[in-house]
Amino acid sequence: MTVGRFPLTRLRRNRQDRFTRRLVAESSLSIDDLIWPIFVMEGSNSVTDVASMPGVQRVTLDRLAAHVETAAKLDIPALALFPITPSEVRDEAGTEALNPDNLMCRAARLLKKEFPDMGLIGDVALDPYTNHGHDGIIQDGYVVNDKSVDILKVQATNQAAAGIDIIAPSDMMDGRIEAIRRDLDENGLINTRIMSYAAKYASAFYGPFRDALGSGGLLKGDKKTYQMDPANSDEALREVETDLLEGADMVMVKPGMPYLDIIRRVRDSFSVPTFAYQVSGEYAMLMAAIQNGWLDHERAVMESLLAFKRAGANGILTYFAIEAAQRIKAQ
Ligand SMILES: NCc1[nH]cc(CCC(=O)O)c1CC(=O)O
Ligand SMILES: [Mg+2]
Repeated sequence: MTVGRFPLTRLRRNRQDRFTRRLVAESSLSIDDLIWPIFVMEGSNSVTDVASMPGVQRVTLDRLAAHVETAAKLDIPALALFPITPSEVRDEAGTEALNPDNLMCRAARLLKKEFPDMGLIGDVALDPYTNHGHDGIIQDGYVVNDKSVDILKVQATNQAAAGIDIIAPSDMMDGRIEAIRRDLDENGLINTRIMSYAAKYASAFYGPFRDALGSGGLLKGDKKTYQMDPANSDEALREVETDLLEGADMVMVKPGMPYLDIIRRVRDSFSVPTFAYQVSGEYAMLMAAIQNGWLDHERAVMESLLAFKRAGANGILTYFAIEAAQRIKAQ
């Protein structure tokens, strides 16, 4: 790269007005980049706030269509669905995950019918269904891999059969992508896509999400024996590579903002569709500062999202999806 010398070169020339800044911008955020995570709960005619995520709500199925209508009108391409399972339905083995009529599957059927063009992403992991809050099943105090995978693949196929377009395994068991791919294929679901949460870290930033699900208080210990160590970066590339070899169509890095370096490495190394999850704790952190008047709402949110694009993400799962789409549209 050739860098001119001052005063022949003045890098500020290209920054002096809006039209030039627009012409030289290296990345941009569009509505096409947004995935909106939503929380669905049992019951009827009810919408509740998630205390640690101001502006985020849980909705009952009968309110879901109205909730999603906003996203559909803004032409947001896809939703990520998260079911809230009442504690009396949770058990040691996460049995409800295998119920083809569980909340997730009912939500998927309803949404596919009401909004056939909206992409539906289904999280696959056992934590919404276990009474210990872990993503797999536990034997002798350890989340066992292969037996968990045997359950997860059925959970995934049930979701796909109910109308989920993109299976998103967030459990971090080894080998689950291949097991899920084969199970989907054996059931004729060859076009169901898999967006693997390939590099998912054992992070403090999932706290508010676990509040939203009601799994926070249940969780015994931590998820460090399956989710990645925040110290590691080379390992993320191995995780992504294995998932791609096992048939993942798209990969995800999670959390987002503290892991922009991982997004960049994944994108540069594999050139595959790469997504970032701006997780609940990132949302909570920004909203807390915004509500205190310490950060400018619009600028802080839009900058945080653009940063993902600059880092190489093709799209972003974000609780800000609706407001970001509204702001993009208003530009
Ligand atoms: N496997 C479940 C799952 N799927 C998405 C999130 C977190 C999302 C967020 O914090 O917004 C989690 C929590 C966890 O792994 O404990
Ligand atoms: Mg893996």
